[in-house]
Amino acid sequence: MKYVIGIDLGTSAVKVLLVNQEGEVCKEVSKSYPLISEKSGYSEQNPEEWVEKTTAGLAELIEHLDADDIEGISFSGQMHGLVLLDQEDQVLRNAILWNDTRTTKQCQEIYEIVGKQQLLEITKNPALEGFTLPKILWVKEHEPEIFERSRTFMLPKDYLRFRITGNIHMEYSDAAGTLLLNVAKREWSHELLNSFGLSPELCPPLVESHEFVGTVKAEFAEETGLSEVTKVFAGGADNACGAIGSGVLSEGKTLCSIGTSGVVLSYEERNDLDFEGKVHYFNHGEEKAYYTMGVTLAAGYSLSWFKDTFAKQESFEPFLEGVNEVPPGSRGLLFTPYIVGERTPYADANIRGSFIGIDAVHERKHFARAVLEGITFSLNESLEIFRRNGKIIDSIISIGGGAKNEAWLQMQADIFNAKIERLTSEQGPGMGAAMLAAYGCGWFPSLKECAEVFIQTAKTYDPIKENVETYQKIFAIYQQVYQQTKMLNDQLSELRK
Ligand SMILES: Nc1ncnc2c1ncn2[C@@H]1O[C@H](COP(=O)(O)OP(=O)(O)O)[C@@H](O)[C@H]1O
Ligand SMILES: O=C(CO)[C@@H](O)[C@H](O)COP(=O)(O)O
Repeated sequence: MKYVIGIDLGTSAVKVLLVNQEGEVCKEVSKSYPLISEKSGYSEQNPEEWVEKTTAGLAELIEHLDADDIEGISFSGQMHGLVLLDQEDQVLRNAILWNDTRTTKQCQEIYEIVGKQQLLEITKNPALEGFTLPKILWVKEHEPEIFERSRTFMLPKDYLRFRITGNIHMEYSDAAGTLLLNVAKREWSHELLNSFGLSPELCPPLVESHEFVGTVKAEFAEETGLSEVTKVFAGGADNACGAIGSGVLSEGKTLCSIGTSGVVLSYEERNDLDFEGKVHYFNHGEEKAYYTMGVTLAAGYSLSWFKDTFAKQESFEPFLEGVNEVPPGSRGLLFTPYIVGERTPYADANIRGSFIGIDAVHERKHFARAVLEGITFSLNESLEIFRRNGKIIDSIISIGGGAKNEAWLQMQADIFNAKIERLTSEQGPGMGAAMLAAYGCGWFPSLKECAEVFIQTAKTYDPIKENVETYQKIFAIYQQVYQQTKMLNDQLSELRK
């Protein structure tokens, strides 16, 4: 039997999947690593941790296999994180991650220098704290000696791939989240690079997600047990790979992914639609395709924060056991998941979360249900934007850690008022990476044909009319919380420092 490996370099862990030619996940290994947060709003990781944990994960994954049976490897990666390399390709500082919000000032500067309209025309996206360009500008301003020594910037999974192959590349789906790519023309924007005094040499050569970019270096092969002839393919941004791994490869398909962040994503054939920057508009991992997406910054993270703060020793299953006993609406308790700020629809790094309506009757299970509902309401705001723009969304594929819980899947059906599909593997991004390797190896003539073999629906959840009606009323209240708590949070922000 021949295999491919999908490496999903996530925010909380790297997950490596061994997939056979029928698309079955034969083995998976996960290795976690910490976030480094020196101050409120800061979020960094040491790139060496990614390399070490991936090395250990791969060694464990293939320990009883013949390495020659592994034909290809590809990647899915947390987006936007800035890795800076010097002239000798050494990492200059910790990576600044997608959920780091220190760059509000740099985002304002981007608008002052190029204007919002021009930025949208070139990159199709607004200036958001999480994107890579503001992080480069932050380093330029606050760490000029590091900026001066920077010769190349990379994104997390591109750096990991560089350590495996020795070759430097970036692919379109991740480059789209840097705010330096002309998304429709699929080239680095020299106009933007010039405007910010950045050398074009900082930007790696661009490749397609399924493109062959090298083989495994001798040193890495020795450490992991991989073969030096195994082919390596570029890979994609985690959300592009999540879409591939869920079969979101044609117009009309919609995905909800609840990982650390949460996204609602829709396939786009065209690159000339105008969402006025209200949702992200990126290159897909499939050639010449695109997707639009709304992002909840702390989706799964809100739940893991809540669990770790109040019941660290419990795992998710027992922790969430009581939520089904609580009626929709959590008996008047409402949560907003803005615990690290928000992106869609409120691009606001300063807003923070709230529990509204705490009553003496509420027990822990009410709080747990309210957290799940609040995360899902936030994702529903992105769906509303799509629906207001004329998209018909009556069926959604749900993946990520959030698709592991039955009660949450039913809640998604009721709040989104759409049929929810759970797949046999909820590992969308890792599966998408494996599919890019399978397609790159020539196992299938297209990603769509690969999806027909690799992806199966395990269960569907239909909206329950009564719950839909209840949630519509509560959602209208939820939508008022942002405006009504914005000023309070601005006043409290000083105390967070
Ligand atoms: N059994 C579970 N039930 C509900 N939610 C879960 C469960 N396990 C994990 N999660 C949620 O999924 C999130 C992690 O999802 P994952 O897709 O693994 O994240 P990432 O790729 O960002 O590292 C956690 O933060 C948690 O909120
Ligand atoms: O910033 C974004 C997308 O714009 C995030 O989706 C990151 O790509 C990280 O995702 P997860 O670790 O939550 O999967």
